[in-house]
Amino acid sequence: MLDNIRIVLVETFHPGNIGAVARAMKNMGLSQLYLVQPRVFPDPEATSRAAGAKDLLESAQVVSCLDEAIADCQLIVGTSARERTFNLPLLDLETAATLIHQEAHSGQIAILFGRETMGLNNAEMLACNRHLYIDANPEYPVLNIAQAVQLVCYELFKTYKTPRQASIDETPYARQSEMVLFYEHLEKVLRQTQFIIPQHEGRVLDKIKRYFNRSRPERTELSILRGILNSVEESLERNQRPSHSSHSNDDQAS
Ligand SMILES: C[S@@+](CC[C@H](N)C(=O)[O-])C[C@H]1O[C@@H](n2cnc3c(N)ncnc32)[C@H](O)[C@@H]1O
Repeated sequence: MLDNIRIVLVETFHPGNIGAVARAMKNMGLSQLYLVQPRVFPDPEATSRAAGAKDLLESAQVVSCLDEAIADCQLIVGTSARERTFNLPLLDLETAATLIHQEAHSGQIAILFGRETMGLNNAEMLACNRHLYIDANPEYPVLNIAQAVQLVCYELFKTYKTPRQASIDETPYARQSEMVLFYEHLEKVLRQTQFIIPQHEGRVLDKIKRYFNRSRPERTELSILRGILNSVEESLERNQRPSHSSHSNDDQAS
């Protein structure tokens, strides 16, 4: 189950932090490390801070964008010390570990950690289904990234060893790559119907994404939504085609 959980570090600045994250993960039995555009990697500082977890650094997946790291995931949890900024369902450590435990039996889960300086940006949090906030001193709740990873992995390890809730969720939720295709399709149709017009784009697409990421459609529900979009497109096409009957009326008139 822990093998289906990946830790994703986005644009980590200090290689020493990457090493410390690898060590924190291995201590708690996690092994899937994804690095989105790390500033420097590999690096001797990362290797030295990883200590006995060098194997995790060697097997780490280095990718060029966040989408690559999460495409096959069904649950994406963004971590941030900014407690109320993102308008996503907020989880504490215990609740997050229980949810992840329930789903990791049947699908891939990603937990995202942001840059040391500015965390995850709005677009990255928009790709998430849930926001995990580690409860801390409200006057200074910002943990070092490796310490944040340590706490999350510890909670996952504890839940794995003694599950608080026996029920396993095997709902086939849509994967991130399927959601991306759906958003592209939806945007295309909303432009065709002129629900979105270039002069007044507003933030409707972001709001729609947040809504769907929050509600997490199942794969079958997503294919119904895609079917609805296809039918709208077909109907638009039919209405744009010159109709057959008006031709024959013209013929009769002449
Ligand atoms: C040093 S913090 C980044 C702080 C950044 N100034 C910000 O405002 O988000 C690096 C990362 O550690 C994680 N982190 C730190 N404290 C956290 C907390 N209390 N709850 C959840 N994640 C936290 C987040 O992933 C964060 O992006």
